Amino acid sequence: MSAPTFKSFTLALIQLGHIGPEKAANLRHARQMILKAMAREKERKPNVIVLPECFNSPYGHVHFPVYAENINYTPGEPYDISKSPSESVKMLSSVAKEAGAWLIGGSIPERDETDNNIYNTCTVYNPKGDLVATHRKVHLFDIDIPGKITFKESETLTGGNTMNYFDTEFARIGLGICYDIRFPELAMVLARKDCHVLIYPGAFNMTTGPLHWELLARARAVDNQVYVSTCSPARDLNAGYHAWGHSMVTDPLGKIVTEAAEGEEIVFADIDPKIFQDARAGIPVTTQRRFDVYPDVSKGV
Ligand SMILES: NC(=O)CCC(=O)C(=O)O
Repeated sequence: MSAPTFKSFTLALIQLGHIGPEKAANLRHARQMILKAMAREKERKPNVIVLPECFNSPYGHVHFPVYAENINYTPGEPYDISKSPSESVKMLSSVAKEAGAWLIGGSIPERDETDNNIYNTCTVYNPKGDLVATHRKVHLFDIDIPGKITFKESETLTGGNTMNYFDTEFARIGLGICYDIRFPELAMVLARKDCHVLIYPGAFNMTTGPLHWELLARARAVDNQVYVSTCSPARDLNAGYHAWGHSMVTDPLGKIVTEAAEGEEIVFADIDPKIFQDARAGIPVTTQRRFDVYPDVSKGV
């Protein structure tokens, strides 16, 4: 299917705070913040609202099995929210409908009861509250920087094996989750599938955040001449994992359009197709590739 015509829209990133051990409280707070993003009076209300990675549970491999929910979604098949086994999906669907906005529901730990694996999964809702897409984090965050941070999602998670995007009435939006942003191939293929915007719910940390969070978002934006957005939890020094924060939107020229600080905050960005078109017209790398010199790795996917 061809991508929708790219039109301007407003994006809201919820840099959610107060993510604690009580899932019901996390869901309540996320809901309140989504409605707060919609309560904007003087400026354009958001058309797309984004939550951070792992917004309903503390972030850590020991927590994933405890908080995991069965979602039971099959791409391309109708999904009856009223029969969803997931309380998080039910909440996100109902608040997307109440808000009348597209909602990228960060991510939650998902247990797939067909294979009993646990995934780090993003769910997406249209303004009617329908679940229209999911993305299971493809690249698991397994790193070891001695004296700084050791983290191994693969202790309890399994990586997803699909690339995912969805169409709105104003843009095609590609999905990744956090560590996925380090893999240029994923962003490149999504861009070659005509995504205008790539969105990564994420949670970098106090070691890799200052090193690479902004650099990677800007790099993926410039590589592919697309808008790139990352959405983090707020930093909580009492939590087991200290998120970097700094949720941001970069335009296709790599310019930061908006950026949060560390605390709980909602930031907004107007996404402008003209900047996308001018970037591609002025620096036409999208038409200058030399597949006679190097392979076109986006072919065949
Ligand atoms: N949640 C994550 O995937 C963290 C990724 C990260 O911090 C990185 O440096 O990459």
